[in-house]
Amino acid sequence: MEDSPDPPFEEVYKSLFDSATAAPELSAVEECELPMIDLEELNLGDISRRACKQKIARASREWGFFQVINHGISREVLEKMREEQVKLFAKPFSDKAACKDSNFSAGSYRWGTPTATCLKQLSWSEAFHVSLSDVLGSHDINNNLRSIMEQFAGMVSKLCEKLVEILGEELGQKWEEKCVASTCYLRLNRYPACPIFPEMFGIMPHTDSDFITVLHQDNVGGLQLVKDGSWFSVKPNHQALVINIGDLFQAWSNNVYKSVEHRVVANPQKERFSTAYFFCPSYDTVIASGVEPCVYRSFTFGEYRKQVQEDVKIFGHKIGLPRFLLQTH
Ligand SMILES: O=C(O)CCC(=O)C(=O)O
Ligand SMILES: [Fe+2]
Repeated sequence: MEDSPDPPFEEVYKSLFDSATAAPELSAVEECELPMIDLEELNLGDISRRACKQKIARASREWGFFQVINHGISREVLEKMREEQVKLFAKPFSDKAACKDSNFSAGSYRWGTPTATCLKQLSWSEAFHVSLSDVLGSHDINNNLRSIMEQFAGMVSKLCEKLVEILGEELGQKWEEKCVASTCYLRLNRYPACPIFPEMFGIMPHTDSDFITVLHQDNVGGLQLVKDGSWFSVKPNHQALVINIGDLFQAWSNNVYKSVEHRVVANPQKERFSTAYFFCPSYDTVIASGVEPCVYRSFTFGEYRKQVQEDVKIFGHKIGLPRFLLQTH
Protein backbone atom coordinates (compact mmCIF):
# COMPACT_ATOMS: atom_id res chain seq x y z
CA MET A 1 0.00 0.00 0.00
CA GLU A 2 2.89 2.29 0.94
CA ASP A 3 4.26 2.16 -2.58
CA SER A 4 0.96 2.42 -4.41
CA PRO A 5 0.98 5.01 -7.19
CA ASP A 6 -2.69 5.87 -6.63
CA PRO A 7 -3.62 8.94 -4.61
CA PRO A 8 -5.61 8.08 -1.46
CA PHE A 9 -9.00 9.19 -2.88
CA GLU A 10 -11.11 6.97 -0.66
CA GLU A 11 -9.30 7.87 2.54
CA VAL A 12 -9.06 11.61 2.04
CA TYR A 13 -12.57 12.04 0.60
CA LYS A 14 -14.13 9.42 2.91
CA SER A 15 -16.81 11.76 4.20
CA LEU A 16 -17.95 12.54 0.65
CA PHE A 17 -18.25 8.84 -0.17
CA ASP A 18 -20.00 8.08 3.13
CA SER A 19 -22.58 10.80 2.65
CA ALA A 20 -23.26 9.97 -1.01
CA THR A 21 -26.49 8.05 -1.35
CA ALA A 22 -26.03 7.42 -5.05
CA ALA A 23 -23.39 7.94 -7.68
CA PRO A 24 -23.57 11.31 -9.37
CA GLU A 25 -25.81 10.63 -12.31
CA LEU A 26 -24.88 11.69 -15.77
CA SER A 27 -27.53 11.77 -18.44
CA ALA A 28 -27.03 9.22 -21.21
CA VAL A 29 -24.38 10.39 -23.61
CA GLU A 30 -24.00 9.41 -27.21
CA GLU A 31 -20.65 8.82 -28.80
CA CYS A 32 -19.48 11.19 -31.53
CA GLU A 33 -16.53 11.38 -33.85
CA LEU A 34 -14.86 14.76 -33.95
CA PRO A 35 -14.41 16.39 -37.37
CA MET A 36 -11.22 14.84 -38.74
CA ILE A 37 -8.77 17.08 -40.55
CA ASP A 38 -5.82 15.77 -42.53
CA LEU A 39 -3.21 18.52 -42.34
CA GLU A 40 -1.34 16.98 -45.26
CA GLU A 41 -3.97 18.72 -47.41
CA LEU A 42 -2.28 22.01 -46.58
CA ASN A 43 0.73 20.85 -48.61
CA LEU A 44 -1.24 19.87 -51.69
CA GLY A 45 -2.56 22.23 -54.37
CA ASP A 46 -4.43 25.49 -53.83
CA ILE A 47 -7.86 23.88 -53.93
CA SER A 48 -7.03 21.30 -51.26
CA ARG A 49 -5.34 23.90 -49.09
CA ARG A 50 -8.33 26.23 -49.31
CA ALA A 51 -10.76 23.41 -48.48
CA CYS A 52 -8.64 22.27 -45.53
CA LYS A 53 -8.53 25.76 -44.02
CA GLN A 54 -12.28 26.08 -44.38
CA LYS A 55 -12.78 22.74 -42.63
CA ILE A 56 -10.63 23.91 -39.71
CA ALA A 57 -12.58 27.17 -39.42
CA ARG A 58 -15.92 25.45 -39.71
CA ALA A 59 -15.10 22.89 -36.99
CA SER A 60 -13.91 25.73 -34.73
CA ARG A 61 -17.19 27.59 -35.23
CA GLU A 62 -19.53 24.63 -34.97
CA TRP A 63 -17.75 22.32 -32.52
CA GLY A 64 -14.93 24.25 -30.90
CA PHE A 65 -13.15 20.90 -31.23
CA PHE A 66 -11.59 18.86 -34.02
CA GLN A 67 -8.93 16.20 -34.50
CA VAL A 68 -5.94 16.30 -36.79
CA ILE A 69 -3.72 13.69 -38.45
CA ASN A 70 -0.47 14.30 -40.34
CA HIS A 71 0.09 16.99 -37.74
CA GLY A 72 3.87 16.93 -37.85
CA ILE A 73 4.48 15.34 -34.46
CA SER A 74 6.11 12.00 -35.14
CA ARG A 75 4.74 8.78 -33.73
CA GLU A 76 8.10 8.20 -32.00
CA VAL A 77 7.84 11.45 -30.08
CA LEU A 78 4.24 10.74 -29.05
CA GLU A 79 5.10 7.21 -27.95
CA LYS A 80 8.21 8.28 -26.05
CA MET A 81 6.31 11.08 -24.34
CA ARG A 82 3.63 8.60 -23.22
CA GLU A 83 6.22 6.07 -22.07
CA GLU A 84 7.96 8.65 -19.85
CA GLN A 85 4.62 9.88 -18.54
CA VAL A 86 3.57 6.33 -17.58
CA LYS A 87 6.89 5.84 -15.75
CA LEU A 88 6.47 9.13 -13.91
CA PHE A 89 2.98 8.27 -12.66
CA ALA A 90 4.00 4.74 -11.69
CA LYS A 91 6.09 6.17 -8.85
CA PRO A 92 4.73 5.85 -5.33
CA PHE A 93 2.12 8.47 -4.50
CA SER A 94 4.24 9.88 -1.67
CA ASP A 95 7.15 10.56 -4.06
CA LYS A 96 4.88 12.34 -6.53
CA ALA A 97 3.23 14.39 -3.80
CA ALA A 98 6.65 15.45 -2.56
CA CYS A 99 7.61 16.42 -6.17
CA LYS A 100 10.76 14.35 -5.77
CA ASP A 101 11.39 14.36 -9.51
CA SER A 102 13.93 17.04 -10.34
CA ASN A 103 11.87 18.16 -13.34
CA PHE A 104 9.09 19.55 -11.21
CA SER A 105 8.90 22.37 -8.76
CA ALA A 106 6.81 22.21 -5.59
CA GLY A 107 3.09 22.40 -6.31
CA SER A 108 3.37 20.94 -9.82
CA TYR A 109 1.65 17.75 -8.70
CA ARG A 110 -2.08 17.98 -8.02
CA TRP A 111 -4.76 15.39 -7.43
CA GLY A 112 -8.47 15.29 -6.54
CA THR A 113 -10.30 18.52 -5.73
CA PRO A 114 -9.32 20.00 -2.35
CA THR A 115 -12.43 22.24 -2.30
CA ALA A 116 -14.98 19.50 -3.13
CA THR A 117 -17.99 19.38 -0.84
CA CYS A 118 -19.79 16.56 -2.68
CA LEU A 119 -18.82 13.72 -5.00
CA LYS A 120 -19.95 15.65 -8.06
CA GLN A 121 -17.19 18.15 -7.40
CA LEU A 122 -14.42 15.60 -7.06
CA SER A 123 -12.02 15.07 -9.97
CA TRP A 124 -10.74 11.49 -9.93
CA SER A 125 -7.35 12.27 -11.45
CA GLU A 126 -3.79 13.30 -10.78
CA ALA A 127 -1.68 15.68 -12.88
CA PHE A 128 1.66 17.39 -13.23
CA HIS A 129 1.35 21.03 -14.32
CA VAL A 130 4.53 21.95 -16.11
CA SER A 131 5.39 25.48 -17.09
CA LEU A 132 7.36 25.43 -20.31
CA SER A 133 9.76 28.05 -19.08
CA ASP A 134 10.71 25.54 -16.35
CA VAL A 135 11.27 22.78 -18.88
CA LEU A 136 13.27 24.93 -21.25
CA GLY A 137 15.16 26.68 -18.51
CA SER A 138 16.40 23.60 -16.71
CA HIS A 139 19.34 22.66 -18.87
CA ASP A 140 21.24 21.31 -15.93
CA ILE A 141 18.58 18.65 -15.60
CA ASN A 142 19.17 16.28 -18.42
CA ASN A 143 17.03 13.23 -18.52
CA ASN A 144 14.61 11.44 -20.81
CA LEU A 145 11.49 13.10 -19.47
CA ARG A 146 12.83 16.62 -19.75
CA SER A 147 14.18 16.12 -23.23
CA ILE A 148 10.99 14.51 -24.55
CA MET A 149 8.82 17.24 -23.01
CA GLU A 150 11.01 19.80 -24.74
CA GLN A 151 10.74 18.08 -28.11
CA PHE A 152 7.01 17.51 -27.75
CA ALA A 153 6.33 21.11 -26.71
CA GLY A 154 8.45 22.53 -29.52
CA MET A 155 6.59 20.55 -32.17
CA VAL A 156 3.13 21.12 -30.71
CA SER A 157 3.84 24.81 -30.38
CA LYS A 158 4.60 25.04 -34.12
CA LEU A 159 1.35 23.22 -34.86
CA CYS A 160 -0.55 25.73 -32.69
CA GLU A 161 1.03 28.66 -34.48
CA LYS A 162 -0.02 27.23 -37.82
CA LEU A 163 -3.61 26.64 -36.66
CA VAL A 164 -3.92 30.09 -35.08
CA GLU A 165 -2.62 31.70 -38.27
CA ILE A 166 -5.11 29.79 -40.42
CA LEU A 167 -8.02 30.53 -38.11
CA GLY A 168 -7.06 34.22 -38.01
CA GLU A 169 -6.87 34.33 -41.79
CA GLU A 170 -10.32 32.76 -42.13
CA LEU A 171 -11.61 35.42 -39.76
CA GLY A 172 -9.92 38.25 -41.64
CA GLN A 173 -7.91 39.13 -38.52
CA LYS A 174 -4.20 38.80 -38.07
CA TRP A 175 -2.81 37.35 -34.86
CA GLU A 176 0.40 39.35 -34.43
CA GLU A 177 1.43 38.10 -31.00
CA LYS A 178 3.58 35.08 -30.77
CA CYS A 179 2.49 32.82 -27.99
CA VAL A 180 5.46 32.46 -25.71
CA ALA A 181 7.14 29.69 -23.80
CA SER A 182 6.98 31.63 -20.55
CA THR A 183 3.19 31.23 -20.32
CA CYS A 184 2.51 28.02 -22.27
CA TYR A 185 2.19 24.94 -20.15
CA LEU A 186 1.79 21.20 -20.30
CA ARG A 187 -0.47 19.12 -18.18
CA LEU A 188 0.34 15.46 -17.83
CA ASN A 189 -2.86 13.73 -16.70
CA ARG A 190 -3.54 10.32 -15.26
CA TYR A 191 -7.04 9.08 -14.49
CA PRO A 192 -6.82 5.98 -12.28
CA ALA A 193 -9.57 3.39 -12.78
CA CYS A 194 -12.52 4.16 -10.56
CA PRO A 195 -14.28 0.90 -9.68
CA ILE A 196 -16.28 2.21 -6.71
CA PHE A 197 -18.50 4.69 -8.49
CA PRO A 198 -19.34 4.47 -12.18
CA GLU A 199 -19.49 7.86 -13.88
CA MET A 200 -17.16 9.68 -11.52
CA PHE A 201 -15.67 12.80 -13.06
CA GLY A 202 -12.01 12.50 -13.99
CA ILE A 203 -12.09 16.24 -14.61
CA MET A 204 -15.06 18.44 -13.81
CA PRO A 205 -16.80 20.28 -16.67
CA HIS A 206 -14.76 23.33 -17.71
CA THR A 207 -13.56 25.45 -20.61
CA ASP A 208 -9.83 26.01 -21.16
CA SER A 209 -8.51 29.48 -20.25
CA ASP A 210 -5.90 29.55 -23.02
CA PHE A 211 -5.82 30.38 -26.73
CA ILE A 212 -5.83 26.87 -28.16
CA THR A 213 -5.26 23.41 -26.60
CA VAL A 214 -3.71 20.31 -28.11
CA LEU A 215 -4.52 17.00 -26.48
CA HIS A 216 -2.95 13.61 -26.95
CA GLN A 217 -4.95 10.80 -25.38
CA ASP A 218 -4.76 7.02 -25.31
CA ASN A 219 -7.49 4.63 -26.48
CA VAL A 220 -9.45 4.35 -23.23
CA GLY A 221 -11.88 7.21 -23.89
CA GLY A 222 -13.76 9.33 -21.39
CA LEU A 223 -13.51 12.83 -22.86
CA GLN A 224 -16.96 14.39 -23.32
CA LEU A 225 -18.04 17.71 -24.74
CA VAL A 226 -21.15 19.81 -25.18
CA LYS A 227 -22.57 20.10 -28.68
CA ASP A 228 -25.92 21.78 -29.34
CA GLY A 229 -26.75 21.70 -25.64
CA SER A 230 -26.08 17.96 -25.03
CA TRP A 231 -23.09 16.00 -23.80
CA PHE A 232 -21.34 13.68 -26.26
CA SER A 233 -18.45 11.33 -25.63
CA VAL A 234 -15.53 11.60 -27.99
CA LYS A 235 -14.46 8.44 -29.75
CA PRO A 236 -10.73 8.19 -29.02
CA ASN A 237 -8.19 7.94 -31.82
CA HIS A 238 -4.70 7.81 -30.39
CA GLN A 239 -3.07 8.56 -33.76
CA ALA A 240 -4.86 11.88 -33.93
CA LEU A 241 -4.40 14.96 -31.80
CA VAL A 242 -7.48 16.67 -30.43
CA ILE A 243 -7.54 20.44 -30.82
CA ASN A 244 -9.89 22.74 -28.95
CA ILE A 245 -10.50 26.46 -28.91
CA GLY A 246 -9.84 28.17 -25.55
CA ASP A 247 -11.54 31.20 -23.96
CA LEU A 248 -8.99 33.71 -25.29
CA PHE A 249 -9.54 32.63 -28.87
CA GLN A 250 -13.31 32.83 -28.42
CA ALA A 251 -12.96 36.43 -27.16
CA TRP A 252 -10.45 37.42 -29.85
CA SER A 253 -12.76 36.01 -32.56
CA ASN A 254 -15.74 37.86 -31.03
CA ASN A 255 -17.56 34.55 -30.32
CA VAL A 256 -17.05 33.17 -33.84
CA TYR A 257 -14.88 30.31 -32.60
CA LYS A 258 -16.26 28.48 -29.58
CA SER A 259 -14.55 27.61 -26.32
CA VAL A 260 -16.71 24.60 -25.52
CA GLU A 261 -17.36 23.00 -22.14
CA HIS A 262 -15.79 19.58 -21.75
CA ARG A 263 -15.11 17.02 -19.01
CA VAL A 264 -13.64 13.58 -18.48
CA VAL A 265 -15.46 10.61 -17.00
CA ALA A 266 -13.28 8.06 -15.22
CA ASN A 267 -13.30 4.46 -16.41
CA PRO A 268 -14.34 1.76 -13.89
CA GLN A 269 -11.71 -0.74 -15.13
CA LYS A 270 -8.92 1.06 -16.92
CA GLU A 271 -6.59 3.87 -16.09
CA ARG A 272 -6.27 6.58 -18.74
CA PHE A 273 -3.46 8.95 -19.73
CA SER A 274 -3.61 12.22 -21.59
CA THR A 275 -1.21 15.07 -22.28
CA ALA A 276 -2.57 18.58 -22.80
CA TYR A 277 -0.60 21.50 -24.20
CA PHE A 278 -2.03 24.95 -23.46
CA PHE A 279 -0.96 27.59 -25.97
CA CYS A 280 -0.97 31.01 -24.30
CA PRO A 281 0.21 34.54 -25.16
CA SER A 282 2.36 36.66 -22.86
CA TYR A 283 0.52 38.07 -19.84
CA ASP A 284 0.48 41.62 -21.21
CA THR A 285 -1.07 40.63 -24.56
CA VAL A 286 -4.32 42.50 -25.12
CA ILE A 287 -7.19 40.30 -26.24
CA ALA A 288 -9.45 42.51 -28.33
CA SER A 289 -11.61 41.62 -31.29
CA GLY A 290 -11.36 43.83 -34.36
CA VAL A 291 -14.99 43.12 -35.19
CA GLU A 292 -17.81 45.52 -34.24
CA PRO A 293 -19.95 45.32 -32.21
CA CYS A 294 -17.57 43.81 -29.68
CA VAL A 295 -19.07 41.23 -27.36
CA TYR A 296 -16.32 41.58 -24.73
CA ARG A 297 -14.33 44.47 -23.41
CA SER A 298 -10.65 44.15 -24.16
CA PHE A 299 -8.47 42.61 -21.47
CA THR A 300 -4.98 41.24 -21.09
CA PHE A 301 -4.26 37.56 -20.61
CA GLY A 302 -2.73 38.45 -17.23
CA GLU A 303 -5.98 40.12 -16.18
CA TYR A 304 -8.03 37.13 -17.33
CA ARG A 305 -5.86 34.67 -15.48
CA LYS A 306 -6.01 36.69 -12.28
CA GLN A 307 -9.82 36.94 -12.49
CA VAL A 308 -10.11 33.18 -13.00
CA GLN A 309 -7.91 32.50 -9.98
CA GLU A 310 -9.89 34.93 -7.82
CA ASP A 311 -13.22 33.43 -8.86
CA VAL A 312 -12.01 29.91 -8.17
CA LYS A 313 -10.95 31.02 -4.70
CA ILE A 314 -14.22 32.80 -3.92
CA PHE A 315 -16.82 30.65 -5.71
CA GLY A 316 -14.99 27.34 -6.06
CA HIS A 317 -15.21 27.53 -9.86
CA LYS A 318 -14.26 29.85 -12.68
CA ILE A 319 -16.74 32.27 -14.21
CA GLY A 320 -14.66 32.95 -17.30
CA LEU A 321 -15.70 35.06 -20.28
CA PRO A 322 -19.11 36.23 -18.98
CA ARG A 323 -17.11 38.43 -16.57
CA PHE A 324 -15.84 40.43 -19.54
CA LEU A 325 -19.11 40.93 -21.45
CA LEU A 326 -19.76 44.49 -22.56
CA GLN A 327 -23.10 45.78 -21.33
CA THR A 328 -25.18 46.56 -24.38
CA HIS A 329 -28.04 48.37 -22.61
O1 LIG B 1 -7.83 14.34 -20.51
C1 LIG B 1 -8.60 14.87 -21.32
O2 LIG B 1 -9.14 14.24 -22.25
C2 LIG B 1 -8.96 16.32 -21.21
C3 LIG B 1 -8.07 17.10 -20.29
C4 LIG B 1 -8.53 18.50 -20.17
O3 LIG B 1 -9.61 18.89 -20.52
C5 LIG B 1 -7.59 19.49 -19.59
O4 LIG B 1 -6.50 19.07 -19.12
O5 LIG B 1 -7.94 20.69 -19.61
FE1 LIG C 1 -9.64 21.07 -20.75
